[in-house]
Amino acid sequence: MSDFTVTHPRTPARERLRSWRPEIRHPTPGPGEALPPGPRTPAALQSLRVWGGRNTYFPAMRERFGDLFTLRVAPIGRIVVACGPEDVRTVALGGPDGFPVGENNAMFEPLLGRRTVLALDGAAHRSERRRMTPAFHGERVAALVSTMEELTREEVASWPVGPAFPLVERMRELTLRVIVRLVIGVEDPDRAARLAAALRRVVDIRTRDLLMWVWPGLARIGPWRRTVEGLDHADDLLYAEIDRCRRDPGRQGRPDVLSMLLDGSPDDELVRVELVTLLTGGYETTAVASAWMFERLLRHPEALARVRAGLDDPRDQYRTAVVKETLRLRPVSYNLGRRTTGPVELGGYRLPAGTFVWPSLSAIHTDRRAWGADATEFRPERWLEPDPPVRAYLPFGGGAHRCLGATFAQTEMEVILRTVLRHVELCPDRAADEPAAMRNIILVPRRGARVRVARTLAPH
Ligand code: HEM
Repeated sequence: MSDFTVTHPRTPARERLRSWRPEIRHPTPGPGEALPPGPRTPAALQSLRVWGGRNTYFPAMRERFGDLFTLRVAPIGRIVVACGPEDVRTVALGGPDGFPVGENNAMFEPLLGRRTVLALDGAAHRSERRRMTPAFHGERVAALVSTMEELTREEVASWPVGPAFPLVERMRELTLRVIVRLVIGVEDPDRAARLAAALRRVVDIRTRDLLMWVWPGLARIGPWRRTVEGLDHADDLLYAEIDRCRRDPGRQGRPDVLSMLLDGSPDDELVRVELVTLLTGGYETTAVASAWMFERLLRHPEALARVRAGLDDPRDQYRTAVVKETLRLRPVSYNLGRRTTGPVELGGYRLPAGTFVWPSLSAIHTDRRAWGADATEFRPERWLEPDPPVRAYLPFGGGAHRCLGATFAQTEMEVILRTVLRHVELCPDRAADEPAAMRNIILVPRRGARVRVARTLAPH
């Protein structure tokens, strides 16, 4: 338990669930308005395909209906999926007047709190972004590299030599430790371990837990009560760290994100919201993207050899290209989400107010019109050629809500790539590519990116 007494006002998880009231509006096309075509299969079947495997369902629907189609998805209703590069950009970059995110992301509120950047739009969003952005500037992130390296070295040293293991689990462990140390600033190993264990419960929300979003009364019983207690326990530990950081006389010199979030005298509850938002946005995404990076690279020996050849160069461009190419072919955020608040034009349709629109990042990242005949090939070299088609590349989203941690994530992935390859020789446990699957909203390697350490290397 924390060694601080929590005295400031705070909203417990049960209260956040109770006060959360999503605005349910069913888009009904008015005069001159229409939704794109879609399948006639029962809504239950469509829902199963969307929640269980949109990575195969969306491409199949695109084959049938073209770049824009409508699906019926419980419990949210009709969703328009956009797959064409220009439509995807229009929606992603559309901003709060055309395509706001707030209503689409409102379901994060019980977990994160009402003031999360993820669910704000307009002036409130701009002001909250302004508060958080300085902590993620390039020079701040550059100062974190040596600690990222140290944590990666420690992680790699714990890997067994010989037996196969799912790399994604090891990457989860690592990226969570990176967040605890560099975002929240906890150095003490015992406190860091306690916090990591508590935060893991927060982010590993299961489908069953989501029933509480619909029936908050469940929070009083059985497994749901334990989930809510877990959320409150994580909050206790976070408030204790916020308190500790606020009172640290050396705070101005600290490199972590929390020390900067305390600038401008925000209340503790807002800082907690910001920390949990960063955790939710930055932990699983970076872990899975890093696992995909090795899954792809280990199956492309020429690319692997080229990365190895550049390991002594701290700025090797090819390493950067490998990170970009991984995020192109395996975008962990398979699609973005927006919801219209008024009628808007898209791809020749006038969509009614209240329509969910999901732009598919995977579709534009493999669009042959933009990327050419080898669009689905893993070829990092394409990033070193003149004018790669960046208009069809949005792994971190776009517009006002573009990922706040993009530089942090890309830097971390490069550090992980370099440090792992310097210390061990990895090989995949099978030659065949790992199939992709959806886990909640993230595109994961179905077998966890299983690898083997063939031998350890003397670091150079
Ligand atoms: C490879 C890793 C990552 C990927 C692929 C990724 C991707 C994304 C995407 C697609 C969005 C939504 C953008 C939109 O709606 O247009 C987003 C938002 C966000 N991400 Fe990341 N992310 C990653 C890592 C991180 C990290 C490391 C952090 C922080 C430590 C972070 C913090 C955030 C935050 C705070 C937002 C919300 C921004 C807003 O709504 O204004 N992300 N991310």
